[in-house]
Amino acid sequence: MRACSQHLIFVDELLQDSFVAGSDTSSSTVEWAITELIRNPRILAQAQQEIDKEVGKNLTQLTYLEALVKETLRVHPTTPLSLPRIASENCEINGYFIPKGSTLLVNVWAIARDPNEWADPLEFRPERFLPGGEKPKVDVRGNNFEVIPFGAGRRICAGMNLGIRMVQLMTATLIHAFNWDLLLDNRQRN
Ligand code: HEM
Repeated sequence: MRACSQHLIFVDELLQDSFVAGSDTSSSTVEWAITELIRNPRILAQAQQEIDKEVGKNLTQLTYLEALVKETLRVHPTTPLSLPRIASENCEINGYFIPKGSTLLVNVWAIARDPNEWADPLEFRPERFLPGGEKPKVDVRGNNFEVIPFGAGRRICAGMNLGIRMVQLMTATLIHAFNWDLLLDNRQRN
């Protein structure tokens, strides 16, 4: 009986963690994707064109949409300082001594805007992830350290695949069904 109730508490906490970690992160990424599309009508038109052509087929064929979601996660990571982690032992990173027990924050926001890694890092430009762009083979799944919106390593986001799929699906639905525009003529970057 005791093991059973402990198990239930564990499942309850896991579900609660998953809802907290899984809902605001995904929805705020979609909000940013739509914000950038409103500011960049050319990119919106291109993404709509692709969905019009491919709709009804597999989402994996929507390469421009995929690049658009990657770019949104690069410029607007939902957890800019990732999640706090604690050093389990003394270590040294790039000449800095990190004592055991220190709380560590990884600034994924700054990493993804590093001008040594990204051309015009503040520009919203999905093409950088396409063939012919500067980072055609870079993904956001913890394999390329210059953009790690889901973290990396053993404690990488547990809901990453679901999160990416949800953001792609919601963004595609919103731009397939509606045109988006600013009320005032306030397109800063066009
Ligand atoms: C766009 C969507 C999402 C983003 C950007 C995101 C981002 C992150 C980040 C940065 C971490 C910390 C990783 C690290 O410390 O290295 C994390 C952890 C986590 N995420 Fe997500 N997440 C998203 C969606 C989700 C979803 C949909 C779920 C579950 C349904 C989820 C569940 C979790 C859990 C349980 C952890 C803790 C993993 C651990 O400590 O082992 N996330 N997420």
